[in-house]
Amino acid sequence: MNIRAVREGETEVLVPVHLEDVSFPPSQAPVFYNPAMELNRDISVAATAAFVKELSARRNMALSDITYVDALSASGIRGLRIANETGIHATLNDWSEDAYQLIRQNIGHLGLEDRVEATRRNANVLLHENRYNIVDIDPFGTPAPFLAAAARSAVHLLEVTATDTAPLCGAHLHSGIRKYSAVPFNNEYHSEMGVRILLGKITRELSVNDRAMSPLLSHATRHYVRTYLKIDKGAKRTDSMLEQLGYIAHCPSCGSRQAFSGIALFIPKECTRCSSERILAGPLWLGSLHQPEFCNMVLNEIENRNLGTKEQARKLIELCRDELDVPMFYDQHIICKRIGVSPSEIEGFLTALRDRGFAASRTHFSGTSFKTDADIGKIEDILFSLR
Ligand SMILES: C[S@@+](CC[C@H](N)C(=O)[O-])C[C@H]1O[C@@H](n2cnc3c(N)ncnc32)[C@H](O)[C@@H]1O
Repeated sequence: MNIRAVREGETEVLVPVHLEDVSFPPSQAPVFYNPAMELNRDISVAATAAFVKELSARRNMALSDITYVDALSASGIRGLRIANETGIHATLNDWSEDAYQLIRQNIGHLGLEDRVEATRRNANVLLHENRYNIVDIDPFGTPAPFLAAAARSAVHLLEVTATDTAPLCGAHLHSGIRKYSAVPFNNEYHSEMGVRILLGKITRELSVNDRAMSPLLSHATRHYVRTYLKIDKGAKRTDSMLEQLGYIAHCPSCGSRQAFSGIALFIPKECTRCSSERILAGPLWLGSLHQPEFCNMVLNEIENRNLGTKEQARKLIELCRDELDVPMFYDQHIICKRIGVSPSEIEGFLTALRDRGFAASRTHFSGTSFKTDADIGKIEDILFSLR
């Protein structure tokens, strides 16, 4: 395998040489490496650094005693960066012989032998046999086959990427149902649907082990979803986490939506606004997606680090921090098209919502989307009034 050195953040990593043919996908290389995921990795470094600083202070632990596993490492670039740029202990695992050899070479290249180890195991076996303070799952496509083992293994933090956005968002409905044991639907807020279907699945995997999660940060960016979940244990915490699972009833005719949380449910199919038949999605996560204090800690890390995607990362995390934390976002353009008015400039429109006493924010999901506690009827009234 031909290799070359690339630099991301503060870390130089050896990766396979990419063929000149740009149609050659990273997943077809002898060892996977995708330069387009630098933003994801930059945010991972900042989020993990923020988390471990707080964990080491709270538990009086040395950073090098905090254990992290990159269970699906490929070249190891993600775990190598986390070990090198945060100071924690890392296990880099991949079942491919080529990947394992490249990881070993990379550990030597960076001189990290004292606190980074390479393993060549089936990720599920490794996770079932070991506990780690932090578990990171960054697979090809769906993380679903690894979630049961990851939910047992992660003691304090679980980090998950999913790149199978079509099944998650309901564009490939049956695949989504098979992978996530839930029914997504593909509509104007499909990216948030994907985040919440993934979190719903993780919630159910954790609850089997009497473990609970609270999302610290979750984002849907381009073709993937990434989430950082604080893990706690105990039956009571798990029960209250499960109360945040539920369903969304969506009316395709008038655009109204209603969330139903809890386990015992009766969901009327008829839309309360226009009497059309509603579509149901779920079970999915209805709780918060971010903790603003954690987002501030991540922003602080981004500010103080040498990151290739600093500006993009800052903008994304600020939007997450400031996002009204309720399901689901609205898309102004889609509503305007349905009711036949021209869209307004987004900040002016948000001010109009706030002036009428509603909470409102932009979202990280798209430039035309917003979140509010106003219902669709009130939103339409405001859009008509701005004509
Ligand atoms: C998408 S790549 C990982 C990318 C990497 N985390 C990064 O940031 O560049 C997925 C890797 O998982 C490995 N893999 C897939 N299934 C596995 C399993 N069951 N156990 C261990 N490794 C596995 C593949 O060999 C591949 O290298």
